[in-house]
Amino acid sequence: METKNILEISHLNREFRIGGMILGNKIMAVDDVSLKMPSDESWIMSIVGESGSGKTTLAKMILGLLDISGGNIILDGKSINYHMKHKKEFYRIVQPIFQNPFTNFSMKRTVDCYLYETALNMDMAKNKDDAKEVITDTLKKVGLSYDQVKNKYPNQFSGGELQRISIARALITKPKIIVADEPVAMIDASLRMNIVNIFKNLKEEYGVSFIYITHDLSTAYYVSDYIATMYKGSMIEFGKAREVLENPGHPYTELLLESIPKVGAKWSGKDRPHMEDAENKIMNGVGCKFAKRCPYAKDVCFQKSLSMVKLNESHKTLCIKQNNYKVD
Ligand SMILES: Nc1ncnc2c1ncn2[C@@H]1O[C@H](COP(=O)(O)OP(=O)(O)OP(=O)(O)O)[C@@H](O)[C@H]1O
Repeated sequence: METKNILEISHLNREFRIGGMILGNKIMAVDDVSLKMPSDESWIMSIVGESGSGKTTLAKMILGLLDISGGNIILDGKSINYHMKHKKEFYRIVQPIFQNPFTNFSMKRTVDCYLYETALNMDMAKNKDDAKEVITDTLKKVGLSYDQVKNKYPNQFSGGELQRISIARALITKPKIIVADEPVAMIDASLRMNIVNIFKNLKEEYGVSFIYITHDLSTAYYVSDYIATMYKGSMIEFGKAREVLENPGHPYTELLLESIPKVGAKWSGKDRPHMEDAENKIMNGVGCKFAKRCPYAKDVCFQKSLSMVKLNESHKTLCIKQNNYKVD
């Protein structure tokens, strides 16, 4: 029997044009990304990669916030085009959490207004009393009580608390997947684990799956069931977290792993792999984008188009070294 997938991404592309129509260039922010995530288990899949590798662009397409240039995204068996016409249904499958919780809420409104609005507008409650129950329940899931939140403005909370309220808001529709784009980036390093532990708990207790986009390698490796590495728009490795960590299939993932396990480690300063914008331009799709920096590169890596090499059923990489430099 074929496995059911909650998320299927196939040959997904997103181009951006930078500069003018004549002298400008195209950037392939997401370049032929394919991925399948199962529906019969809940999971946390981290997407890691340096700045500009396409993580946010990918997240926005999954959330329906950005049009796709090519390929498809299928969520719970239906394509993103269908979902864009059935938004209420869509928001019961996927919900976002963003980097800066303070931008989610107006400073002039109390945060509980947002929670009531979501519960009522998304038909998760028939009336205000019902909504209060739903809100109390979701706040409990993130370690907060209704009284802690009632009648309070965003500036009465810390960044960590407000992020927990954002998570509660996302949970109101009982989504199957939460896409969290850099959810701990603005939060004090000492409190980051609290947030990722909430993800872990929501996964284990309530079956919510997470796409966790992060620069914070230490939390990614702590919390992930699966890891995807992005490099210049391509997904260059995907696999079960343990396998990727113990046996990285791509030299770029190896490079990233060298920079952990420092708590709160980021790609910055001299640790950050060098990337010129020019390198990100479309290179006629030929050769490996990492070849110039790769210690194992051979001529063939510059000359041939690559496709994913399977290391096993759940671990694949865009590196032909793993295939003894043979191209299919
Ligand atoms: N609206 C846009 N117009 C033009 N180029 C864009 C746009 N959005 C993203 N890009 C480009 O697409 C590429 C991928 O950007 P994206 O923000 O998805 O990367 P990222 O991995 O999320 O980076 P970061 O970790 O810094 O958020 C980058 O080269 C970026 O400059």
